[in-house]
Amino acid sequence: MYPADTIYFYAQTDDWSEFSNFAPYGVAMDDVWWRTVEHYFQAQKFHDADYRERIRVANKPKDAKALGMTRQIPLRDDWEAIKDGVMLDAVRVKFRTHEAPRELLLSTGESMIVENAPMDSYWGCGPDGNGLNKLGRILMQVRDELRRD
Ligand SMILES: Nc1nc(O)c(N)c(N[C@@H]2O[C@H](COP(=O)(O)O)[C@@H](O)[C@H]2O)n1
Repeated sequence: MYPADTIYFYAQTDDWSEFSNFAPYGVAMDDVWWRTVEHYFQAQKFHDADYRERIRVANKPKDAKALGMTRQIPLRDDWEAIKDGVMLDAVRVKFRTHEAPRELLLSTGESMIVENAPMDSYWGCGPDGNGLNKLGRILMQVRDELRRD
């Protein structure tokens, strides 16, 4: 489905791991520091400020993600409508803040970038490769924006 020169990323032990939201590149958003994009993204699901802070101080991105997966704290009503924008904003800040992932992203030319997430057909390509790959698309959009700067 994807061209031969497609760049796949996912685990922190694999090539191109800098593109993952789990990579250790923090972002300043809403006047505070978030250890990773994943911390910020997961926290934005909730109106509950105490719970958002609990996610913000989570040790690892996998802990932030686990906290964000709970449905015991209500999700904000508009989450489905705003989540793509939340992700785009945070990914933009990450690549504008940190030179190493920015240079790596710019080095990818026009290659397709795909989050090779086997269980995620929204942000990644999913188990059959036919997922929406929204995170890969956002990365390619940010790459275009950085080139235009
Ligand atoms: N490393 C990693 N592990 C997973 O299990 C994943 N699903 C992902 N993908 C990332 O998960 C975030 C989306 O979470 P929601 O399902 O919307 O809560 C997003 O950062 C994906 O890139 N990565």
